[in-house]
Amino acid sequence: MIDRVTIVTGNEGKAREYSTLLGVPVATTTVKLIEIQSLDVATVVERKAEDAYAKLRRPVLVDDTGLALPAWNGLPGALVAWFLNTVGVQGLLDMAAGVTDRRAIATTALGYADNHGVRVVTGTLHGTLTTQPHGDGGHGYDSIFTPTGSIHTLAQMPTEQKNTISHRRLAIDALRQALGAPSL
Ligand SMILES: O=P(O)(O)OP(=O)(O)OP(=O)(O)OC[C@H]1O[C@@H](n2cnc3c(O)ncnc32)[C@H](O)[C@@H]1O
Repeated sequence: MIDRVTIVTGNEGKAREYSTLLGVPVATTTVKLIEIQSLDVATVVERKAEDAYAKLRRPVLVDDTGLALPAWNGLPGALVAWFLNTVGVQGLLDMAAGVTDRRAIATTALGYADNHGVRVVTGTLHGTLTTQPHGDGGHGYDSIFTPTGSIHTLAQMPTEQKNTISHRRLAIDALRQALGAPSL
């Protein structure tokens, strides 16, 4: 198991979340990484992790999160941040207004790189896209994503509840397993 790791993010909240869930101290850096064009977050993360280790030469964790709509053959996928930063959740809902297949798949990919190479794991949460935003918790697309089996969007759930079922949580569990750490 790792004893400390550097996370490439400008987001200190994300770093704290990873530190808690991985149970190791984390440092952050905002080094600029190669981000290839792909809808698939695992593909993006693999290249990011290789690049991060080449630049930092110490154990490093990178992540990427995407939202794929089967009705749109996987769009926006890893490009979801572009959608949210330009047209926002309402713009995304407006574009999807005529879409009857409302299935959506949220995936977090984590790439861990050290002197043994790169490991990529993913966590996936299936759900549906709402027709209107609901809830004011969470961030990103949480207000328009209802996990399968729930009547609430991720933004309507207490943070602790989201964190027990989220795609990020599942990805972290998979990483702990890949690194030989006990499950949380
Ligand atoms: O600075 P970095 O670490 O790159 O952070 P980021 O927020 O730009 O990059 P992410 O890959 O974590 O997220 C991509 C997009 O998905 C959104 N997102 C990430 N995790 C989410 C979650 O758990 N629920 C809803 N939206 C999420 C987020 O708001 C971004 O628009």
